[in-house]
Amino acid sequence: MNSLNIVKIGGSVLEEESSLQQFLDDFGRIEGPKILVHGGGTKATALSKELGIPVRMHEGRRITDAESLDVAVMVYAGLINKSLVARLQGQNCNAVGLTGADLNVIPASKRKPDSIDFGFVGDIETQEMNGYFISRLLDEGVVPVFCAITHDGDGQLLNTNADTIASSLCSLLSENYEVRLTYCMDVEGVMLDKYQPDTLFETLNSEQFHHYKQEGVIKDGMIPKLFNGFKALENGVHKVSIKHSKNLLNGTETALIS
Ligand SMILES: Nc1ncnc2c1ncn2[C@@H]1O[C@H](COP(=O)(O)OP(=O)(O)O)[C@@H](O)[C@H]1O
Ligand SMILES: CC(=O)N[C@@H](CCC(=O)OP(=O)(O)O)C(=O)O
Repeated sequence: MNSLNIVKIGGSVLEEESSLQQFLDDFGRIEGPKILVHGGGTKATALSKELGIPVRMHEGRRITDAESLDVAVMVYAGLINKSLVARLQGQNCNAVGLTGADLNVIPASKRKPDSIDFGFVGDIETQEMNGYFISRLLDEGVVPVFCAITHDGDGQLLNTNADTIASSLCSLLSENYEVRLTYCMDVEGVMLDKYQPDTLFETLNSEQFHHYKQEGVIKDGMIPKLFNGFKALENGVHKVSIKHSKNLLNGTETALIS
């Protein structure tokens, strides 16, 4: 089986020019088929505030009303996605920028209101996804760049956490590839104390995740990242790592284990 690298880059790194440049240089050095998935939550939050649109998050996920969805589409599918594609093209990496609506790769369903109504947030069923065109693009040496936007198949765009997009693409493509998923962000990995890199967990299993979440040690955006990372492992993804973007090509990381 061919190997495939799927790398997700978070909003905080996208906002810091020197970190982003180093990340793109390193990403360009990865050989073989690869996919980039990006977030952009930091920029969407900043723009919403500038426009006077209230920002509401719950456990690292954005409560997305109609105005917040417009901001999300403009920021993720527009500014960030197209800038990343242009920069990758600038380093001879033949990238194509996609939402989940393009080629119908990622249909999603609007999350049903429960104790919280998340609004225009999309949940993905891997069985509904379409990997055919992505495999064709990868075979041609093209590098797909996915943003955090999906659609409901009925004309409505939806906001889906970028960690979920990355994990779902990994699960889908693990039928045909040996997939490695790397979540890159602005801290070294999962830590007992997020301000102390020497408290890094070199490995983390799902029981530890639930325990430390309960204890309040693992919180905010780390929750969807780990939830999705363990889901990818369960779905046959070969390796899942969480690391600082500067360590993309080396082994300082938290590796998820089953
Ligand atoms: N136990 C933990 N170890 C490390 N980071 C943690 C932990 N708990 C919460 N976090 C937070 O999770 C953040 C990473 O998640 P997130 O903000 O979603 O990143 P990104 O948007 O870059 O993907 C870190 O910046 C950190 O503030
Ligand atoms: C539903 C939901 O939470 N969507 C995310 C999508 C962007 C994202 O995931 O960005 P980061 O990776 O930078 O956090 C949001 O709007 O914040």
